[in-house]
Amino acid sequence: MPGELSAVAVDQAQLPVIDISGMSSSKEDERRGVGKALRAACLDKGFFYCSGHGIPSGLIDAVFAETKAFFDLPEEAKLAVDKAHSPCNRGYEHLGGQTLQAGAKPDRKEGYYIGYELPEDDPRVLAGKFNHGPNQWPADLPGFKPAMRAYYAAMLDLAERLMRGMALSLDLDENYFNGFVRDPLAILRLLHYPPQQPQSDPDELGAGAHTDFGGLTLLLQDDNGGLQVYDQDNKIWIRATPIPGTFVINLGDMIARWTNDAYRSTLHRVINHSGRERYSVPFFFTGNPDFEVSCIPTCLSDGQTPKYAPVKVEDHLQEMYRRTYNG
Ligand SMILES: O=C(O)CCC(=O)C(=O)O
Ligand SMILES: [Fe+2]
Repeated sequence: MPGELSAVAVDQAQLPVIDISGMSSSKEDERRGVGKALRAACLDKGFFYCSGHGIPSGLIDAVFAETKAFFDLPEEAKLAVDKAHSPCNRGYEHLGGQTLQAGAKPDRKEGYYIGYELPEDDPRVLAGKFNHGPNQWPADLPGFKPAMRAYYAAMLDLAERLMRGMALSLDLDENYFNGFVRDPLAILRLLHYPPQQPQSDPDELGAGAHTDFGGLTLLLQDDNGGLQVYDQDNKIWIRATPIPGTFVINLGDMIARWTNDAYRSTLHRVINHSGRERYSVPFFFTGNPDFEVSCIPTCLSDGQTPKYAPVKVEDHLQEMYRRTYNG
């Protein structure tokens, strides 16, 4: 993490918009075309906007409406589904529950974790596997569960398409990442950021500077702005201004390790200076928990050695939860 993380951010249209509709084409050259665009974005900041994703706008609207309805509930109703009641990190997380940036104040956000639904008697749940188990669902919000489940399934499908595109971008077989994509840990997170004063304490952030832990993050943000991406080369923060109809996609630590940092897992943070309530919905595609990520041989040029030791997805994730929840 850079030493001085300035509080100032600039507007720069530096992040590309990539139309990924070609990934659904039966023509290989169209899929390769998407791979080429992904490559350029991943070699740069590892952050891009994604259009042509095929997710219906009605589903996106429903997810935002249910997210807002949940956070508008009285504190008591939210605490009824507190993640403290869940052995697998599902449910409500109160304001200030996580500190993403070491040394900063707790994040000014409240959240809700939803994962793949597994019954109590699934062998993985019985074995106490990290983050595996049933979700909690709020009572009295009948539209919440169906909207979130439909959206979760749509995000899994989009993440799989993107991972195929990532393989093509690295000149690998399109199915190269199948072992990572199979039975993945994937977390849908609903987030609410109350507004912050423009002159607020620079150590108080909506989400402190961090990199994402897994493979890909597929982020839906409302139109209030607030997400900032670190430009390592120029040592400035740039605003990832919302573009209607797109997702912001970014690469997590697993892809950086796989590619020996050729592809970036870039620092980002959130500060909500809009004066309004901000809502966002990241989907963290973390990958198969038992999959071991080690440097892809073709990502090493002659004489180069891997920067990172191989790591099991689950072990990295568990370590990052430990760091950001227990200080
Ligand atoms: O709310 C956002 O826009 C981004 C959230 C984020 O970076 C995260 O939860 O990892
Ligand atoms: Fe993030």
